[in-house]
Amino acid sequence: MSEMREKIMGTLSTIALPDGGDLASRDMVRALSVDGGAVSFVIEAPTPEQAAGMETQRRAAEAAVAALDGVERVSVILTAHGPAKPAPQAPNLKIGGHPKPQAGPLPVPGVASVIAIASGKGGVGKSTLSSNLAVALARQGRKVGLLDADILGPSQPRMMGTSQRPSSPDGEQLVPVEAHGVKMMSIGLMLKSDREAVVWRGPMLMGALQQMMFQVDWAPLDVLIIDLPPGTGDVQLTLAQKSQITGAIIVSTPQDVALLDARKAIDMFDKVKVPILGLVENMSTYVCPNCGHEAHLFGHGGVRDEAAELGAPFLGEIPLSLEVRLAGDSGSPAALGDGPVADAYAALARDLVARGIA
Ligand SMILES: Nc1ncnc2c1ncn2[C@@H]1O[C@H](COP(=O)(O)OP(=O)(O)OP(=O)(O)O)[C@@H](O)[C@H]1O
Repeated sequence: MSEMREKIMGTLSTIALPDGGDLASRDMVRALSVDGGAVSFVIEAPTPEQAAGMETQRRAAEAAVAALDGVERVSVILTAHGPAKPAPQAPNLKIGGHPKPQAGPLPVPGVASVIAIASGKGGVGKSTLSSNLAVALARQGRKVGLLDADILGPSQPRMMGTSQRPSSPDGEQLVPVEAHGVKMMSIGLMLKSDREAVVWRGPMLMGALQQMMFQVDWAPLDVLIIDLPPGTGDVQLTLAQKSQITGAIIVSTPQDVALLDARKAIDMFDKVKVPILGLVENMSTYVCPNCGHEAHLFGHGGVRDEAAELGAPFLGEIPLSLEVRLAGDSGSPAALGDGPVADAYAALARDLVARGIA
């Protein structure tokens, strides 16, 4: 642990909790990030009820860390790990159904920027990038939302490690679930179990997507990340027609076949006038954890070349790493940790913030 991190954890061990122990000894500090003089972390209480009563401790932690030598900015997010007690009123909002007529693309209220994560081909890592980028941005103090628009194959509940059902106290708006400092919504959270399949026709899907954009209390957010299904189908078109999208990030692996499909996705976004914010190469270099040998299982550099050819920014590369898959499967994205993989996601997030996109 770096000297600064030790100092911060030492300081947090002086913040006592009303029911005994302190923030450090009760293991409530998550996603501690030290980036120059900027420090951010999440205080994760066991339940939403406990989190609601801990604003005093959050403020005290913020002030104590801000007083440390070398610290210029501090951002502390309060969140909860466990399920809430059943909401006083059960959610009675019916998700799905025909989309409501709407004149043109609308802004999502209270959301500064909407970024769609897309690819032409399935399985290249859209959902993994979406969850990790969301967490990396939250670690940098941004207010982040994550919308799982892969309605037929929702994977964000597993990747973000939550199955909490969103509540709708007024029966009109859904309250998004919070995980790792990110507000989240997925059709997967509305299903009775993760084995239940969504069997809906097109209009029902489009209606559900429209509801998840506009009938969820997202505000206030700096950025809403949308994890799209693969391909160039109805969901992508509905999204472009109904909501004002800041832009799309295209994910691809470096193989020719994935790049071919990525080009189709780029072409589709061009047609619907959604700007391409840039391309990301996923599953790039593989570094053997035993001997350090670097291998390029799917090739290397293809996405960078493609971006140059298209005149689109190349946003960076994410290594092929067992840690990424295991972290995704365990519901705790790799970007929450330390090391080269978390650094790669942090660099991507920093770049988007620096360019005023997120
Ligand atoms: N950089 C990486 N290193 C190792 N494994 C990865 C990486 N990125 C993604 N994966 C793994 O590859 C699999 C597919 O990733 P993911 O579900 O994110 O792809 P997707 O494009 O969203 O898929 P779909 O098209 O089904 O929506 C997952 O098991 C994930 O853990």
